[in-house]
Amino acid sequence: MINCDDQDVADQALDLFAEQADVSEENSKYALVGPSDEQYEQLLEILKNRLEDGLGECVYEVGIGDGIPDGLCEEDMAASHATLQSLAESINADLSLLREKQVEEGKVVEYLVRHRPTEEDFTEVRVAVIGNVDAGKSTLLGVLTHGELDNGRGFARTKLFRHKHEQETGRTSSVGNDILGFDSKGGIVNQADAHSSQDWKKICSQSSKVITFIDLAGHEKYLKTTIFGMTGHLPDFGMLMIGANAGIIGMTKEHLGLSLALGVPVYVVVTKIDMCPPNVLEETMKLLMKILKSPGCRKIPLLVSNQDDVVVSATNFTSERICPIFQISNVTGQNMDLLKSFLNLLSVRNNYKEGDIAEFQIDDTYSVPGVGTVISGTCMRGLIKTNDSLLMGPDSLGIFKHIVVKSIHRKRLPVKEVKAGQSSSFALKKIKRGEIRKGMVLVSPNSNPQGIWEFESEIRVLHHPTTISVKYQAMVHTGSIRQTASIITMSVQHMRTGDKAICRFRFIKNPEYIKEGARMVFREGRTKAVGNIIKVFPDAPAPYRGNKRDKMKPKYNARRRIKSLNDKSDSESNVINVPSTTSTTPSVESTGT
Ligand SMILES: Nc1nc2c(ncn2[C@@H]2O[C@H](COP(=O)(O)OP(=O)(O)OP(=O)(O)O)[C@@H](O)[C@H]2O)c(=O)[nH]1
Repeated sequence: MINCDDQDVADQALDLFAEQADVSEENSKYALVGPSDEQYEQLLEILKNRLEDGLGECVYEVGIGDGIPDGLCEEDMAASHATLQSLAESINADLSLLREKQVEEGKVVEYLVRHRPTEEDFTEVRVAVIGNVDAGKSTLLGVLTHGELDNGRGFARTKLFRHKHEQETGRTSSVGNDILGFDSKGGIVNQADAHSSQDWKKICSQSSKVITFIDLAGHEKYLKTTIFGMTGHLPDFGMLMIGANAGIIGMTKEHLGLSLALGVPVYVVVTKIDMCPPNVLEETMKLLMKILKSPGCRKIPLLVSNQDDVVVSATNFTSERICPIFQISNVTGQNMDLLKSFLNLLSVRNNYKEGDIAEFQIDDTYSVPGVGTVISGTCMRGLIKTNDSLLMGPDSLGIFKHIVVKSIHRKRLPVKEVKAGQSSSFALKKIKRGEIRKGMVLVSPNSNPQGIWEFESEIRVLHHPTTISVKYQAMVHTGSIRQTASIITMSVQHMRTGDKAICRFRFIKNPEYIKEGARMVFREGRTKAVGNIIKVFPDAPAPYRGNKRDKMKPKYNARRRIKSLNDKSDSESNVINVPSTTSTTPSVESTGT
């Protein structure tokens, strides 16, 4: 039934219903007003598919479509709402109003349709919290996840610190996690109490979506840990925090450059606007816009100041180009609702594809009394279930060992399976903690994994005080791997800040499970280079570590290896040429890093 004051529009709609084939009726702005049984079923099918594509949620616009002017009158809007509500209800989902717009023909309304939480399953979005020391990172997380405002003297952050020295100095030193749960209606599930493991269980079981904040240290001293957090914890997004009064100082540009290099989309939160004079805030914003738009960043900054901006920025944020900016106060709570609403709408970037081979990256190990060895990490691909038999490795000899997953926990909640893009911990059967190393992986037995000693990467030097040449050693970070590697060949003689080259690396201690296409950071002290792994060499020899008296076997000799590789590349084509085309690794020098 179309009950509309505007007879023309109603007639148009009826004509449309009469003319068009069944399927196209879902595109009519009247589709939800009074659907027949058949149309209802089709609408239901469409909604189901959209929820499946959106991993349990989608934004549904009511009052648009079919080429006639947008907008529905009050009555039609109410009827559409009732239909959408009933459709959602029938597939165990809820509606929440995102925004409404007045247009000539009436109203256009956007709803978030989201599945209700099911036992053991929730969508997880990982956000790495970066920015200079004292920007208010831990404080904001305290405010968001515990629901209490700060007092400006470090009250909110005390709920997050894990170490005694952190409590004393107020400085984050380790990679910390906290969670913020949203229910199917977009409401926050977290309560204002300390988060024991019981609370995490409660939050996860009541949430349709859980935001995991990876709180990274802002001080330069802890840069290694921060890089590990960015590479190893597979963040979907980066939240770059800037203190309004301090401005873009210290590690701010460094962290921004790191997220650009690793391809993690970033949004900016400018804090402390309660205590910042307007002219200082203006200066900070001007500089921030300039840096974001600079050729090194090539971002489109978008200052979020109302609900409209929130929906636009969140629904378009999967692209690395857009950079939403929030101005908030942890003390007065100003604009906190906009930030929460944005977080509610963030969607997962790394998602599961059916049929993918299982791959899990280990980033920590524990010995739990009564349980045994427990590993934590992130499922990079595929699906892992309890009692699955997988290969774990490589060990120092490049060997992968069979293991069985005894139980799985996601955010301290026992579950039966874990999918790509989700972090979790596994209790393993019959394995000692000492046999496991951070950076090892669990993979499906039919994937034939190999431990790699040597790989080639196209890298760009972000900073180096002098020059980098063959035999230079530094720490390679890729995924949860951190190991010193040495450059054994280079496509150029020397590299300075800003230079690009193809380098062949060799791990010093252990072979690693690495794959072509992975991003990497190469650093030592203030020296930093970023790049992409373009080739792995599974046949490169392992160093000889046998019995010293066994003189028959040839020893691995680094000097001889470098020489043979250099001779080989000389005889083949002199030097490997670096492609002159643009690299995927962005330049950060122009941001001043
Ligand atoms: N007035 C005011 N003070 C704030 C605000 N946000 C944080 N603070 C204060 O700023 C100080 C530093 O905040 P932290 O959260 O410890 O900063 P951080 O970025 O986590 O620092 P690291 O953990 O060392 O990296 C604390 O004393 C907070 O109370 C704000 O919005 N307004």
